[in-house]
Amino acid sequence: MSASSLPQAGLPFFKGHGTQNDFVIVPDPDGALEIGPAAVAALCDRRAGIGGDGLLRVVRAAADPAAAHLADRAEWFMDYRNSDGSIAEMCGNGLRVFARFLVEAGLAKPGELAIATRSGVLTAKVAEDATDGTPGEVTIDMGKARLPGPDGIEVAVGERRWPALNVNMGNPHAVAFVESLDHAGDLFRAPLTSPEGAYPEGVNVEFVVDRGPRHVAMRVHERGSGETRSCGTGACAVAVAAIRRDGADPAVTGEAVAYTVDVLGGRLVITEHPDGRVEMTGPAVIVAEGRLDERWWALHQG
Ligand SMILES: N[C@H](CCC[C@H](N)C(=O)O)C(=O)O
Repeated sequence: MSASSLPQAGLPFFKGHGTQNDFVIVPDPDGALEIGPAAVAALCDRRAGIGGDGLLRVVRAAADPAAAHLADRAEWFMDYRNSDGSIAEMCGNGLRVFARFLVEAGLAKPGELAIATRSGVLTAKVAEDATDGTPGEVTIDMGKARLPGPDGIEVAVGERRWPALNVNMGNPHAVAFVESLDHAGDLFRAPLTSPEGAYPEGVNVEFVVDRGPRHVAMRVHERGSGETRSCGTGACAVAVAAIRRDGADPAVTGEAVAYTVDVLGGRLVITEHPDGRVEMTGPAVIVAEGRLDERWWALHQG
């Protein structure tokens, strides 16, 4: 193979995941890259691209019009995109991986760091690695959950229908408690939600079963990505819904409460505080670093 036919080392990228919700990470500190929906979809394609549930563009807030107004509060902006190229307001697993990347790339110190997102500035705490080298867990202060209603939301799969709670974590979620996670079916297609028009921008749909006291398990069909093995904002929405169902609302009891949420790709711990803040703790792993082939990237930058 002659040197000219070897991949020409192009754009650097990284791969990471949080409870197997995986992301292509593209450093772009000065906001020099235009990565449109088609390029995101090509990068996230699991056969013809790198593969991922979404893309995290790493850009200084001051260098991106979407976050410049937040630059006085956070140096870095997580420009999150779903694997179909659509933009979402927030990605919880992505924010843990983003924080982990900043620390491993030497762009931020371990400990507490403020990160700009389309849903505002959120705080991440990156724990030191374990003595065996396991990357330290990351805790995100996700802000307050919103339960804007209305009542009467339903989710349907095949012949089955369930009432669902509308929970907003910066992005929209419909949470349904079911008898078995198998009842969610194959989740190749988005579950139906009603009433018609309840979610004009689309919605992430979570199916939840109990595993024990303050311990649930979920599956999710994500807006813009399909079924994923984990959804951080979804796990927060699920915990908030379970806390309300169980009468443990910290705003009423005055006591913070922690729920364990098992996702297909691992485990997250969600804590809701009396002031309404929701914290999510879980792993975040950087798997690899690579460089795009220049010719491939030139064909897919659209
Ligand atoms: N698909 C979601 C964004 C990613 C959420 C998920 N990956 C997470 O970890 O929160 C949406 O369109 O709102």
